Formats: sequence, structure tokens, C-alpha cells
Amino acid sequence: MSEQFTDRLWKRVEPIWNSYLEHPFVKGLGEGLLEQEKFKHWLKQDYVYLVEYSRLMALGSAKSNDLKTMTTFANLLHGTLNMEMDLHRQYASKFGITAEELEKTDAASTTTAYTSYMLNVSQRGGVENVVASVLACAWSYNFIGKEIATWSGAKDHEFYGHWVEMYSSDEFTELAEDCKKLMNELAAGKPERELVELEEIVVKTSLLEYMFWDMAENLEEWPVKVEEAAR
Ligand SMILES: Cc1ncc(CN)c(N)n1
Repeated sequence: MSEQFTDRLWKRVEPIWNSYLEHPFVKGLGEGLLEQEKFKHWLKQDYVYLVEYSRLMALGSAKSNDLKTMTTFANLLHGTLNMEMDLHRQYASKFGITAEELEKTDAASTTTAYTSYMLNVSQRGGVENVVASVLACAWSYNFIGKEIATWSGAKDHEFYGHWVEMYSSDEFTELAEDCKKLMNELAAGKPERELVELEEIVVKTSLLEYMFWDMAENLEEWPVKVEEAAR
């Protein structure tokens, strides 16, 4: 079988994604030693991240040129809103945080930078830009989930086991595989100049993923604390 575009992408992102497995937040989660305060910060930031990510799926649907692509985006949107974000709502309830409170989380600088980047490249380009901007998100979490699931006790951990199980599950793997398939279909026949641009989006989002783990590990918000507007 000839090389798929995602095989080419893998060669670029592999070193970045392997570094996630060495990141203290991811390592701590997999080993079950992560401080819950850090996880709570990730949870809240990730919830508002996923709201924007869902918006991208809707944008992908709107930009689709055929019903098959539109359906894939609609399924990804459904999976994010109902399966993935439900994991967040369940964890939030363990911290005594309601879904409404989660939704009101003020996005940190890294969350804002990441979602703004994805929305910008997706709005500027066609449907292939939308897929490229969400690919690292779905695929790298599945990569991490499946990797961590092989670590001793990770899936059975009383607090973090649910996280590992969801991101390594067949359902989440299917969402990630659908994204990869769509990327390969949309990249087929594109000139090298356009492939390089798509590759850059996947590399940039992979680096932003690393920054997101850093943000959670270091409880980052914004460099200067300002009073929150009443909402
Ligand atoms: C930041 C981030 N990247 C990816 C995923 C997996 N959808 C996520 N939940 N959060």
C-alpha cells in the first residue's frame, strides 16, 4: 500500500508526541500520582477548549463538499459533546463543580492561543484545514490513552482509571481513526505546497498540545491576575 498522508505526518509529530509521555502531567496521570488540583485545572480548561473544538466540528460540517464528510464531522461533534465532555462533567461532579460552572471557566492564555489558532486556520482555508487543525487533538489523546493503558495499574486506578479507559476506548479510537481517514481522503491528489501547509498545522497544534499539558501542570492562567468581570 502506498504511503498515506498520516504516515508522513507521523514522522514529523512522533518526537513531539513521545515527549508528552515524558511530561510530568501525563506521567503523573498514568502513574496515578498526579495532584488532583492540577487535574482539576486541566479539567476546567479542557472543558472550554472542547466547546471551541466542537465549534470547529460544526464549521467542518458547514465547509464540507459532500454529505459523507458532513456526516463524519457531525459524528465527531456528537462524540465530543456527549461522550468526551461527559467524562469531564462526571469528573467535575466529583469536585463538586456543576456543568454550568465548568462552562463559565475563564480560558487561560494557552487555551485561548490554541483555540484561536485552530479557529483562525480553519476559517482561512477549506475543509482540509479544519481536519488538519483537529487531527492532533483526537489522534494524540488516543495515542496517549492507549500508551498509558499499558502502564501497570493505570486503567484500574480509582480516580484516573476512567480517564485512561475513555481515551483508550474503542469508541474514542474510532473517532480518532475517522479523523485520520478524512485527512487522508482530503490530502489525496493535493499539490506538495498545500500538503506542506497542512503538515505545518498538525506540527503547530502538536506543539500547542505540549503547551496545554504545561499549562495544566503549572496551573497557569494569565501572567497578571486581574479581577474577573461579573457574569
Ligand atoms: C487540549 C486537548 N487536546 C485534545 C483533546 C482530545 N479531544 C482534548 N480533550 N484536549
